[in-house]
Amino acid sequence: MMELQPGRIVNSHGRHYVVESPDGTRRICHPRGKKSQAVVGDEVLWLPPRPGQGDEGSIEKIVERRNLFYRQDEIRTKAFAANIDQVLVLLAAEPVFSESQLARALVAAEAQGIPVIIGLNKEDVTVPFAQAWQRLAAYRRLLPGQDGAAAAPLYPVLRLQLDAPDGGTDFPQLRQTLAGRATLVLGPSGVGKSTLINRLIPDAAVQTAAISTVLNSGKHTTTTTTWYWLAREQGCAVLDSPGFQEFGLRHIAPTELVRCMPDIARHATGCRFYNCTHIHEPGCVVRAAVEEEAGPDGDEADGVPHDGIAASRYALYQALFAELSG
Ligand SMILES: Nc1nc2c(ncn2[C@@H]2O[C@H](COP(=O)(O)OP(=O)(O)OP(=O)(O)O)[C@@H](O)[C@H]2O)c(=O)[nH]1
Ligand SMILES: [Zn+2]
Repeated sequence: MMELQPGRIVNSHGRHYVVESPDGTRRICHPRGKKSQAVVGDEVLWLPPRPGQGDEGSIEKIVERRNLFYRQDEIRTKAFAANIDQVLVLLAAEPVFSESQLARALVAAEAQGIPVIIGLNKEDVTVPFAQAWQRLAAYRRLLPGQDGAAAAPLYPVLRLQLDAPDGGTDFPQLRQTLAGRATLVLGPSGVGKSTLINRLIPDAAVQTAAISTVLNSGKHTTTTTTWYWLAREQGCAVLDSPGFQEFGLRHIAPTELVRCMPDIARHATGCRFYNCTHIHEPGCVVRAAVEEEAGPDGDEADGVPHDGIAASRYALYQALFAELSG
């Protein structure tokens, strides 16, 4: 009897999975049976091939996941990765990002309890950068701490210049956040994802080369997520993910949405009706907290915590609630 071996899925292509053993060796495996529901980041138990059966193994079992970061439209579920510690949403001064796509990615992460950091790249393109920074005001602003905690921004937003020698103003902070964690990098095309990966992992090409040759005849394209080690001994990994056009949230119930928008959720406890949807009900504390105007910035720079709900965030809530109810 051959023994089940532990491993982790670090890349995939169709029904071919690259499984890495604890000693770092990598091997192509196929899932047992018809279904192939393993995703990058999964811990698996696999069997080596029987003598004379080639050199590809078979995945026998997927270990229970800590989390699964995915999007879902009407038709299909697209998994980005499993068992991650955090998501880095990378945006840039150019191309101009969609706040709706950003908000959706954040909701999907919150739904799985996965912490998020936002990176804003291309600090050197100053005017568009300033505009993008302003568009992120609702994400940067300090919220008063709850239960005695210190005030903190809704999400950390880091200023980056990934093609510069020092990586930009907050690059040291990014490095710190990455340490010891598995971070999924998510972002639209052209924001600098490859620049980041190549900067962090000079041997990125080497880590994927042997595998890509087998998987897709030598050409490494980001059609699925790839797991890269920054420091294997410290458990520090960065996962490069494929770009996406639309971030579907069909897996989230409309009533679950508020829980996934923490700046809104913090107000959603005192409404008159226990099952308030915060859309039209009288006595809704959420709607009462929405700011009429843009309001004071209250970002981390001025150090003033600011509790109201940004009008743009409530508008996103309304739009998503309607979409998920439809
Ligand atoms: N001005 C400026 N350009 C940058 C910076 N970082 C990356 N770029 C440029 O932005 C462009 C896109 O960078 P990539 O790293 O290829 O972006 P990507 O997100 O991997 O994009 P795809 O390959 O399309 O998925 C390249 O021309 C980079 O040289 C930066 O800090 N400032
Ligand atoms: Zn309400």
